[in-house]
Amino acid sequence: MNPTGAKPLAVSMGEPAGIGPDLILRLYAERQQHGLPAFIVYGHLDFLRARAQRLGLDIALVAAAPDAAAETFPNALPVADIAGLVPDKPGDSTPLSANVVVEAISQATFATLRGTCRGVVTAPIQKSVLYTAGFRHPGHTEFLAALCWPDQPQRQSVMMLAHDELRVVPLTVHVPLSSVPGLVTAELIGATCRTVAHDLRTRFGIETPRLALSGLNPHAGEDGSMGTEEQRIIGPAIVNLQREGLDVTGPLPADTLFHLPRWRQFDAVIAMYHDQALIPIKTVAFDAAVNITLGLPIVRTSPDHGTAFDLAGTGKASSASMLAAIRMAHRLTA
Ligand SMILES: NC(=O)C1=CN([C@@H]2O[C@H](COP(=O)(O)OP(=O)(O)OC[C@H]3O[C@@H](n4cnc5c(N)ncnc54)[C@H](O)[C@@H]3O)[C@@H](O)[C@H]2O)C=CC1
Ligand SMILES: NCC(=O)COP(=O)(O)O
Repeated sequence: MNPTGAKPLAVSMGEPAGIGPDLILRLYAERQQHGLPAFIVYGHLDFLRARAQRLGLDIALVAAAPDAAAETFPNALPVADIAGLVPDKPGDSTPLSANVVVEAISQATFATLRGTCRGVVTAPIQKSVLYTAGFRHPGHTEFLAALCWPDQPQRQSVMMLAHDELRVVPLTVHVPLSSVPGLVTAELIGATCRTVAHDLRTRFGIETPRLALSGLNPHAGEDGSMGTEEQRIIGPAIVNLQREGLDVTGPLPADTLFHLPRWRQFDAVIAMYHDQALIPIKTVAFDAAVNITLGLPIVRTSPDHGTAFDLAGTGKASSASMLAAIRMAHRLTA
């Protein structure tokens, strides 16, 4: 049940009105079938008990400290209980629960930084609700960087979504589309590609990662007639990275780069903005792709989907991506 030793994975509960808690509880109920490693949930114990009951899951949940979690896991789901107001209302979120949601991520991260847990798996958050409550980070990716490097605000983490040998990285992430062109800089391209190459080497064992960069404009600018970012910024940034010894190709037209035979020629594709990167991977592997944060001193994974309010509390949501996220965190920390 806990094949790699005593340390559990730290799983943050995510948005209580969403499907994250459902998936965690269901996977715990199916832990033997899936051969899951031990994990501890950071969240609200009474809420999780109420959700388990709503879903008809016959499981025990118990308050536990992370260093006792692996021992507890075979018999009861260990929960690092966080005090707060968390009603069991699927699909009906409230900013009043935001403190518990954010604290769950923080405590799971700190337990991992301390070495009490092996890695962090996050269930989805409802970003808009957290913003209403004053959360000032675009998402987990940036929040985790702030937690890991509180004194180095310039340090950046990188979002990667992965499924088997298909991997994609959005260069810019949770920003309005109108601000993307101004954010596509040689500095950001350089830093992102170095982080991706480094983590593919050190965490994924790919000795010489093959990276491809998409263009920003249709047909990668069509020699400057449909936009000039490729010639002015992306192309020169690639040449610089090649001089550093990185295997980087591009800028390539984004519309054909994700044709599977082409995509598979690279260990990761760096696309210029969120949807350019996430649409292809969610189209080919919505059920099984995993969101992995690169550049951190710890491992963090997450399912590729969001809170799916329409499915919360119904038991109908697929647990495949959450299962893949747990397995990926397990593999990366084994
Ligand atoms: N890692 C995270 O914390 C993430 C959070 N989000 C947040 O989730 C919220 C809702 O985002 P949406 O764009 O609506 O995306 P969503 O992924 O929550 O839902 C999109 C569609 O996919 C379906 N779906 C999602 N997960 C499913 C599953 N496991 N099984 C079956 N069907 C599933 C939903 O029912 C819905 O029809 C937003 O606040 C967004 O920011 C989105 C992605 C990741
Ligand atoms: N669209 C991906 C997403 O929203 C996940 O963001 P994060 O919370 O993992 O930073």
